[in-house]
Amino acid sequence: MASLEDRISKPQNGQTEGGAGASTGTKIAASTSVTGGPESWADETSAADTNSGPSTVEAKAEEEMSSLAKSQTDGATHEGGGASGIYEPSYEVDVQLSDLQKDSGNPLHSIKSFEELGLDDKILMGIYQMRFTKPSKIQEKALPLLLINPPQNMIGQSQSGTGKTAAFILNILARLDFSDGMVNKPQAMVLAPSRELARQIMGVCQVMGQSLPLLKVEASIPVEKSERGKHITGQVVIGTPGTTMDLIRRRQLDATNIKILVLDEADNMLDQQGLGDQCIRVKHLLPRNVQVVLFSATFPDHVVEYASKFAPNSNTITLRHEELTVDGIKQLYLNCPTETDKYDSLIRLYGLMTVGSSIIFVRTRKTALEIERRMNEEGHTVACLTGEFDGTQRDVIIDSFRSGQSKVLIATNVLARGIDVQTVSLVINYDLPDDGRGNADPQTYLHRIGRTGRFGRVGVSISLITGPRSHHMIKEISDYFAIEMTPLPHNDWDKVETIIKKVIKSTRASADYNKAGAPTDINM
Ligand SMILES: Nc1ncnc2c1ncn2[C@@H]1O[C@H](COP(=O)(O)OP(=O)(O)OP(=O)(O)O)[C@@H](O)[C@H]1O
Repeated sequence: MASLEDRISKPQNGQTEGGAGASTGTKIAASTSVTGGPESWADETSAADTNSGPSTVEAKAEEEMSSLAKSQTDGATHEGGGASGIYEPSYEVDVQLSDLQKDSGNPLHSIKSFEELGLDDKILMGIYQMRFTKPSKIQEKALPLLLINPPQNMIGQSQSGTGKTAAFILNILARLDFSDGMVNKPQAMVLAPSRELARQIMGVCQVMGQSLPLLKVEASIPVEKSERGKHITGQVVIGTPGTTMDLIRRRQLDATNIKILVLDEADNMLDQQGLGDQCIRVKHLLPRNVQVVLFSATFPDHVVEYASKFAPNSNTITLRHEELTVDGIKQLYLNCPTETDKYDSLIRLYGLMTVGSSIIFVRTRKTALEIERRMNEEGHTVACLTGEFDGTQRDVIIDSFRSGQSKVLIATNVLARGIDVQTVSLVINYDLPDDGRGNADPQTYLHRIGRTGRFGRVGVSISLITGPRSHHMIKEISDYFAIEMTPLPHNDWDKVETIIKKVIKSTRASADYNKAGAPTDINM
């Protein structure tokens, strides 16, 4: 295989070549389990489980489950088997430098330990307090490039749950100036698409920076009336773009010393009509030489060009479509002939949902509330989080889910991205994500299922399929990522239970291991 250096191509005219869609990196080992065949999709009435015959499907699914479970258990107990001793996600990234000439110190070494980065001891302490012992692949590649001086822009892509947050937070912590004149000045800004994600990133920053006595991290998310009008004096500001823009305009946030702008879930931030607009406006309110850092698991082709305009001359780290799915997430689907069957199947799955924690994704707020009402009425404890609730309610709901007090959460796409709750072992797509024009939305699918299988853990996603449209959509998704999903037998619930439990149990085994050495959730 070509060495990383061999695969670097020098961009022309100071611009980076390609982007997510043009990546040429070589995949080392990405294996997504395959069952069924293209004929499974031939028509809606010949559902895959009927085609293959339940016994074959079950046997294959079971076989895959045990090998998946085994790989996780092995990985989790393997000394030095991966980052921080956890199963190392197997994927390779493609790195392209913005300008090799500038690169006299050859920054393209890939660090193998956090100690090599030359970080302040207090920051290293934070890493140890997070119980990170070894950088993940994206951290290995991105950190040396992020930390180079003078600072350079970055567009970084890696699979869900692989540690992008720590990469951009470490860069921020390393660049803060705590001298007398600067200590109360905002210097770094992180924008995220939801308040839940912004609060989560704040938590990571606070934990990683806990040994920096003067560090102050502040939120720029909608607050209660009584709190409005406050001035931001934290060196790090983390929030949603609309509120951040308002704070700058109202002069409650002095942006003149901001030297780093991070967009987490950058494709979503730049793509969406509202957010994209707001992010551009925020950027215009910042100094011109700000270091722009864009991170996401997905950069669909239509935002790649725009992303490189937003972060010109970036070093880029990219993955190909086929490398985006996380090996540890077992992707299943269940054929439900009617809408009634779909709801009934959800109820049947409830017992499995509470083995760990679960998220049920639906398309609309109305469906979320309706399912919550019905399930609660039938004696199943579920919570619901949508953009309809006010900030305080949302905080209570997500905090209760994080702490394990509530174990099943029904959500719209507001929670599809970034949320890191390691106990989530099951994600259910009650409705498949669509693009509003009747087509599947593979990026949102990937982010949704990425709420499980965090950092080498295993998890299960189940998509409930009803009717030709959703059959077509799941095919679009599996084609996009070049995977085939495993059908569950819809007529044998004992089997379904056995299949899913096998994976979920192995997740719990790794969670037990975590108590001894791997990181735990950040609770805020
Ligand atoms: N080097 C490391 N060693 C051990 N655990 C790590 C390391 N880096 C990150 N983690 C843990 O991995 C989990 C996932 O990290 P993070 O939320 O940053 O993923 P992400 O790549 O941003 O995912 P997403 O694309 O879904 O937003 C977190 O719980 C984090 O604490």
